[in-house]
Amino acid sequence: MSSNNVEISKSHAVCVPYPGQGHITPMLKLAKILHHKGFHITFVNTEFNHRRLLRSRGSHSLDGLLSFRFVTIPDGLPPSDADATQDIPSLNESIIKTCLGPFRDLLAKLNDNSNTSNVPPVTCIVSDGIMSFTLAAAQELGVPQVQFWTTSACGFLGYMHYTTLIEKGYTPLKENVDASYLTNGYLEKKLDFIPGMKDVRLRDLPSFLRTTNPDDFMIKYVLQETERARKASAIVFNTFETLESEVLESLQTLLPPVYTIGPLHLLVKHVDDENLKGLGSSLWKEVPECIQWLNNKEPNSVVYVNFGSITVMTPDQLLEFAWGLANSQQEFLWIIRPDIVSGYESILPLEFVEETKNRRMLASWCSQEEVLNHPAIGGFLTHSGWNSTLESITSGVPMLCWPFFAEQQTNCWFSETKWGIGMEIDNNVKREEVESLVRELMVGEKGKEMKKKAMEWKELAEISAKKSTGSSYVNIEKNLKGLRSSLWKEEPKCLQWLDNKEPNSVVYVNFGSTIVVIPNQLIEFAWGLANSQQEFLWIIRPILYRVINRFFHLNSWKKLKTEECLQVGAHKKYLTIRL
Ligand SMILES: O=c1ccn([C@@H]2O[C@H](COP(=O)(O)OP(=O)(O)O[C@H]3O[C@H](CO)[C@@H](O)[C@H](O)[C@H]3O)[C@@H](O)[C@H]2O)c(=O)[nH]1
Repeated sequence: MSSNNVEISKSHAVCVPYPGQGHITPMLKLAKILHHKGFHITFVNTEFNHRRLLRSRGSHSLDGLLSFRFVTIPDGLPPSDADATQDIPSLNESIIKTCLGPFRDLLAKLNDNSNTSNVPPVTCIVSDGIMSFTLAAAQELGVPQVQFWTTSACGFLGYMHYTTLIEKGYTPLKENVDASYLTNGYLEKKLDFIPGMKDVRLRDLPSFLRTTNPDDFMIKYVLQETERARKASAIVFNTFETLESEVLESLQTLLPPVYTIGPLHLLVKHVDDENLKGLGSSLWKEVPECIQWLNNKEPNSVVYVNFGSITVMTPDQLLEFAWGLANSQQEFLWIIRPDIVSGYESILPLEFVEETKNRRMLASWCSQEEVLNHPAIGGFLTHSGWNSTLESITSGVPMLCWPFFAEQQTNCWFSETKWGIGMEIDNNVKREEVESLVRELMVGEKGKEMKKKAMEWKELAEISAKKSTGSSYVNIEKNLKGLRSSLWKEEPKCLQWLDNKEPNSVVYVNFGSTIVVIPNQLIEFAWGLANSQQEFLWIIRPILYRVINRFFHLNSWKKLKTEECLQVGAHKKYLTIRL
């Protein structure tokens, strides 16, 4: 291999999470698994989140490794150094408008083999399902794209049926239903047309349908992203087969191959690599005292309260939760994000602080996986984000669910009705309900039943993630094969063309799947072949082809199976050229 070329047999995955905590965390875990399987990784954060990670985890936390690099693209929003979640609709709108250009430039830079950084050419893109601008870039580059949907499969199925809901007139809500839809019973309607979700109510489906605006941005966004999902090479979910089997069957009829590869936080434990352990994704600084506090508590005695990274509430709702928890007389660890009460400081009344001081800990952020796995935790009051739900399941912890938005409503419904591990708290939260449900969760009969169920699901999750035999483990292996091989569509016309040739008359030229060459080298090969006066079949991968086509306007012959080609009698010599 000459020094100015890059021939690195390594596959190179560019991982693009959506810029939110609940997306970056599982994507980083998947990236670590891919790295462990031999992939070079480029992990793409937005500039905003890159700065936040440096603040929360330290100035060297994103130095990465030679073969695991962190890079950035802009999100298009006005510059900000707030330690808070960005407004979701504005962020989504900005991503659509802004990101494709910088992402293309990034890919070009990664594939520019005149640089000396020894980065192998990009061989696949692993993109968050809601960063679908990446699909266009993958197609231009001729590399496969795997879409990683970080939602539950059931939540995603809900999104997939938005088209049906629109066709049937369920959304947008009629003007005469107006804003009272939340209380007038309209959302209680049971639906019977979604296979895998029998008797789901309108209110259990992802929340963006709750609009009377026919031009609502989030509805259009969901329609666009789910439509694009149909074009991915494969779709993977951070879930496991036994948990969502019926839903997965239903999804298989609507989409390209769908694979379950979760729970990723269990699968990543098979990655035995000290170098990767230091790479983390917490956007807020974790408070280590939470674990110390739990260490002094009895098993199953503490309620853990955390509403994830996006949920916001009113000051009144915060108060209702506070007094509900206080009046339940249970011990609790409550994580209150600094930005949880939007527009206000999240201030708790002095009497509450005083009254609960011996049986609670309050903190701004923690290492949730560690907390949920702590033996002291007996129950989880959650917003039903998918990561939180899965982390609770794998810790065998039952839940009280107060879904905020997106597919959290669906996760809550499944937790309660299908998996038997959750109880819902009314959206219009009242302290009396919080008090009685917290007691039921921690010391009631229903709580005990849910705990038993949660332990059963925990065991099934562990079986799915088991090394070599677990269904999710096997699915990851299957996907890797797909990402490494048969990346291009085979063109039967090659064999037809060879069929008309004399025996031993054709030179077959193919540089495999990873070599990239500079235009001048292509020109040399091209004229060398042309001047030899021999007949030749030259397989030019799309990325090579685009370059050469600019110079020669050749017909497109893409990749076909080498073995097949070599078996055809006409083949004379196989030109394998080491660059
Ligand atoms: O103090 C905390 C709080 C949270 N977390 C972690 O942050 C993640 C939060 O993810 P999730 O529970 O899914 O909540 P959101 O951040 O709200 O997640 C968004 O992304 C999810 C995945 O697509 C969706 O299911 C949600 O609806 C969407 O709001 C989890 O891994 C938690 O372990 C911590 O480590 N410490």
